[in-house]
Amino acid sequence: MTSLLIASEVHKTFVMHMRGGVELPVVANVSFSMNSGACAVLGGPSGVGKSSILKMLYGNYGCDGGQILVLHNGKHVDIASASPRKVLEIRRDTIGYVSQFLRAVPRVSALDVAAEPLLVRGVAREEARDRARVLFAQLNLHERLWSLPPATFSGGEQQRVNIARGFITDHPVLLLDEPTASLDAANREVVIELIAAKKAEGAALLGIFHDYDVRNAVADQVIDVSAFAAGKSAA
Ligand SMILES: Nc1ncnc2c1ncn2[C@@H]1O[C@H](COP(=O)(O)OP(=O)(O)OP(=O)(O)O)[C@@H](O)[C@H]1O
Repeated sequence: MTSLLIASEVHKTFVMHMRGGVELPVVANVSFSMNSGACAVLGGPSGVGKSSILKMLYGNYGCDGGQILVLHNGKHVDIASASPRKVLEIRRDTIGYVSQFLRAVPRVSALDVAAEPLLVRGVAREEARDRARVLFAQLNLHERLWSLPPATFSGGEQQRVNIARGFITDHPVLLLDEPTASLDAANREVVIELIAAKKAEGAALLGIFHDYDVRNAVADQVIDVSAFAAGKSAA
């Protein structure tokens, strides 16, 4: 079993600059690894720090301590201390992310939104759009929507565009922030199948799933974030 990402002793404290510098310690000593061919799930109650961990792994939030080593183009790179340019390179080639909400780009069609991560990796436009079409069909996104910008789509339709965008590449590491929150039962099943396919390809996945059925269907390991809760004595 190969570890594609290893978090060790990661800390996060938010500092509320608009509130006189109040400090909000969230997690401390976060340590786990993500293994090839497996899906780990972040568990624990609301507000415990699950999304914050995902955002630190993707480089959206800085870390206040510790290391996040990712196997990137054959070398271990520490995301916690990587330059912004390196973080962008890691996102292009190594770590994919399915956020909870689609960041809709005005006037760009759903097909092009989903195809874009392949374009930036050098895949030809029509080939990238063909792969987006396959995913849209799998995710039951009505064909009349494919050429429209997703800004006016329903929550579930936008989420399916977002899932297609996240699953279209072959990133070895994939982070999933509640990808099934707005989906009906049939489409949740499709996402479970997509996750199983990624695992079979050897990807390492880490997700947040509030839906227990989905979580039970995909999880090889549940990481209880409560174990890393910081600053409880100050509450
Ligand atoms: N950018 C931020 N600035 C200040 N505090 C933040 C920020 N992001 C998160 N927090 C705080 O950090 C704590 C953890 O939030 P986080 O979203 O990581 O929890 P979660 O476990 O994902 O919660 P949920 O299950 O409700 O989505 C919360 O108390 C939240 O208010």
